[in-house]
Amino acid sequence: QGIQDQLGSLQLDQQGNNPKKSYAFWETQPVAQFNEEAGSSTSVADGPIDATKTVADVRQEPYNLPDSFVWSTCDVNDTKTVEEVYQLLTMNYVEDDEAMFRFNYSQEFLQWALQPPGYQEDWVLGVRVSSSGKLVAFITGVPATVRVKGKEVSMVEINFLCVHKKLRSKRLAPVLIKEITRRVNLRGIWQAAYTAGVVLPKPVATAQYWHRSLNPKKLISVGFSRLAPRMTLARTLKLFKLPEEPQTPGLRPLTKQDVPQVTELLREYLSTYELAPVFTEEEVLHYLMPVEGVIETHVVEGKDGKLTDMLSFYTLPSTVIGNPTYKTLNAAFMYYTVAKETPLHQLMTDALILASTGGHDVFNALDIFENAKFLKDLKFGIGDGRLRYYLYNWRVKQELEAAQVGLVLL
Ligand SMILES: CCCCCCCCCCCCCC(=O)SCCNC(=O)CCNC(=O)[C@H](O)C(C)(C)COP(=O)(O)OP(=O)(O)OC[C@H]1O[C@@H](n2cnc3c(N)ncnc32)[C@H](O)[C@@H]1OP(=O)(O)O
Ligand SMILES: CNCCCN(C)c1ncc(F)c(N2CC(C(=O)NCc3cnc4ccccn34)C2)n1
Repeated sequence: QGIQDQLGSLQLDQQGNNPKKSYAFWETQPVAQFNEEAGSSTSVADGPIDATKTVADVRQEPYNLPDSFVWSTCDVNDTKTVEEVYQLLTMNYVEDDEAMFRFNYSQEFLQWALQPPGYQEDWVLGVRVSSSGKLVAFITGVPATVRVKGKEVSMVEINFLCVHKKLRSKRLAPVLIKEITRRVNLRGIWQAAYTAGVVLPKPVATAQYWHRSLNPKKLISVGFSRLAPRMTLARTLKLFKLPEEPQTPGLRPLTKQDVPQVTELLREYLSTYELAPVFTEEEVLHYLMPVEGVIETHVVEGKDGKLTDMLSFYTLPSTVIGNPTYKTLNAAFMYYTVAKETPLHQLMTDALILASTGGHDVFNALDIFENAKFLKDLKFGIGDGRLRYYLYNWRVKQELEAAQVGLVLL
């Protein structure tokens, strides 16, 4: 109860935001602030926050790092480099609040996520110790066209911000953020999209994680789930049991030849969301072609080779911190799904079956898209994590509902 009282006195708002907190760095950035008068933002139209700049206005030299550190762009195609990036993240990236789990993005996943069409190597940005060459911090940007409330904006998606645990709370993160902003600006891009579990100025949307047990025995053993009151393990296994095979006729893995039809299917569906990517065929090919242990995409082929639906999920395991029996939690994360002719519940049940037979222990989904329609029926449980969506240098008058979001960052 003590915690609740403290939180109560913290005056958190409905989305868990704390408008009273000061943000020494973020208050200097072109992002909407918590203390803005409601009036001012409602009158101002959606659009850039900063005055329009040109590449000529951008600082030419890199930002200064503390002594003994140097900038280092990372070529994730280089085996040694992607191994160094993997090691930094697997030991120092996002953990849950109780430090029971830490994301364990694989090297293949990183190579996939960081090399979409149009990627720039100098946006895969590391910080190394000058003497030893040890990689101790990281941040990445990849190009994307994002439509925000009807306006298509050329952006970067920022991700994998990480500072080694031994170098925390030294204000390194703001330097990483300013430097990648500078590098992106030098290429004439002035906006970014990013997500985080933490509250920053100022979410454009707040989504909630939901989890569907696939291997309840293991989830209970690693402390991810608890046996529900008055439930036995046998009853729990029965509750979450799934068929061995998907049920939708014509469901099959995506192939290269499907890309034109899938691009059309996705573009049409994503156009119904206020915040969503605008995918080219090359991007669909990159992001949705199956990669073993990374991304899985299936399509529903109807009559005359017509593709009517698609589903996809990515594999993001977590290290189980300090558990002698289980080292890894195998999680599948819902990616892009279009249920045009197949009922959504049926298509998502097939996604659960594919993830389960593919060795995943849990299937995670946010309450974005139309997901709220199936989460409870398909036995998802609400999670502890919220994911906040942010835009850099783009004001959105009215915070979006999760159901208006059609964008998934990795
Ligand atoms: C046009 C192009 C623009 C491109 C850029 C667009 C913006 C992109 C923004 C980045 C999108 C990233 C998307 C993802 O990858 S989200 C995943 C972030 N990574 C992790 O959570 C991994 C584990 N944690 C760490 O590695 C460190 O704690 C990090 C590196 C997160 C902070 O390091 P550290 O703990 O040593 O702190 P500090 O002393 O250096 O700095 C403290 C300042 O940093 C602000 N802070 C803390 N966490 C975050 C966060 N997740 N996004 C943005 N800002 C954050 C914090 O409010 C404070 O500022 P202020 O409160 O004083 O104002
Ligand atoms: C910028 N990229 C955003 C995506 C990074 N992603 C996947 C992420 N960002 C914040 C979260 F809150 C979160 N959650 C998934 C839910 C979950 O699975 N919670 C239990 C759990 C298992 N393993 C871990 C590892 C770290 C944190 C929680 N963990 C909560 N996911």
